[in-house]
Amino acid sequence: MKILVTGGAGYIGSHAVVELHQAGFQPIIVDNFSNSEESVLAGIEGILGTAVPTHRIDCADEAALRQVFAAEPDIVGVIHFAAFKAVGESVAKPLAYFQNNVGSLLTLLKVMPEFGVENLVFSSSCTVYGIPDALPVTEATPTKPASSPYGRTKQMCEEIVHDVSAAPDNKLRTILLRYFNPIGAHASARIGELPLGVPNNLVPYITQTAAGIREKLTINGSDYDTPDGTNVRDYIHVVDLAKAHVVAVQRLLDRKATDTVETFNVGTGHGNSVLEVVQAFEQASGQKLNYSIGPRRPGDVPAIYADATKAAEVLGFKTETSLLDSLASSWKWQQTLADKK
Ligand SMILES: NC(=O)c1ccc[n+]([C@@H]2O[C@H](COP(=O)([O-])OP(=O)(O)OC[C@H]3O[C@@H](n4cnc5c(N)ncnc54)[C@H](O)[C@@H]3O)[C@@H](O)[C@H]2O)c1
Ligand SMILES: O=c1ccn([C@@H]2O[C@H](COP(=O)(O)OP(=O)(O)O[C@H]3O[C@H](CO)[C@H](O)[C@H](O)[C@H]3O)[C@@H](O)[C@H]2O)c(=O)[nH]1
Repeated sequence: MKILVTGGAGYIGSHAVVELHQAGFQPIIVDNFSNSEESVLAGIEGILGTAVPTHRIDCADEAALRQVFAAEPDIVGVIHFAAFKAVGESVAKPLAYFQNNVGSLLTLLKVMPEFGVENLVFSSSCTVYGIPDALPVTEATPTKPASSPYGRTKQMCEEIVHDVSAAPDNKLRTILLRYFNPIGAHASARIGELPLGVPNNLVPYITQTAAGIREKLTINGSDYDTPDGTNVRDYIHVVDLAKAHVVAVQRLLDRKATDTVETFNVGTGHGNSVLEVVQAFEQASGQKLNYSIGPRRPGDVPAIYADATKAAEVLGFKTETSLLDSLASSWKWQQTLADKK
């Protein structure tokens, strides 16, 4: 069964493509390579032993997307990863974020019914919760104003899906997956995260520091109201996250969804502080990390982690990889990247 994977050459999408294939689906990648490299396709092929059909188009290009659906008959569902994701960049280039993130979803929602495709899994984010009043956050926790245009695109996309699904002639069924913080790489170290330039995210910054590419990690504040003063996040291994997509697609295809739109947190259910991540990395890699404490980063949520009960009870989804193993896979991937250079 064919599943269209927009953004399938990206960090999370590439791991989802692998898991989908290994679960017996035929993933079809759509990507414009705006934030990924062609080498990812070789990595996927290396793992699967076969190439995955790939269409190099912009998902917001209606005519091009239509051609993909026409060229790939019998697509039964779509997983929509394609989006811009850099929080800071979204402040500098809000229009580009609304155009790409909202625009690509709108195009998809327009074209899917033309080809009778009714099943959608959408990449949302825990950023929709803003700064929550209580932890952990459940799917019923009210969303708060987003701290960036990026976050707002995710909130808007969720609302668009709800509105489209409420139309009288609607046939669309959607699972909104709210990811917490994906980290790590495939065990084969053939695919992983490929940050362009200086990484914004914690774990690639850590691995690049340990590899000598960056001089030191600056921890963004240690005066938060958290156990050790540093921010708390829910770090989920990217392969675990990828597997959640397989389960979600299967649920839609089995017609088990109880609502036209279902929402799930996808996290481990545990919060770890930045300092805990640094210490776990040192343990997992055997490397001492050069770091210092710096000022707070504007817009950072002090602490957030998932209540993962709904995904466990309804989807039967549970994460399998520990923080230590996740960080070990990040380190292995970083070393593979260094070997390639
Ligand atoms: N990585 C995270 O921390 C995180 C957390 C929560 C949610 N998400 C969401 O998950 C999704 C995937 O994130 P990721 O980390 O894999 O990002 P990524 O940038 O690695 O992957 C996105 C992929 O989509 C492609 N793309 C972007 N716009 C496109 C377009 N208009 N047409 C075709 N291809 C396009 C990019 O080239 C890239 O390969 C995104 O929607 C992101 O917002 C990510
Ligand atoms: O050099 C760094 C980088 C990060 N951090 C800290 O590490 C934690 C994690 O930061 P990330 O940037 O890796 O992750 P965020 O939680 O800030 O944001 C990520 O997860 C969000 C959802 O929680 C959004 O989806 C967003 O797109 C994605 O970048 C934060 O406390 C951050 O301040 C540092 O201390 N130093």
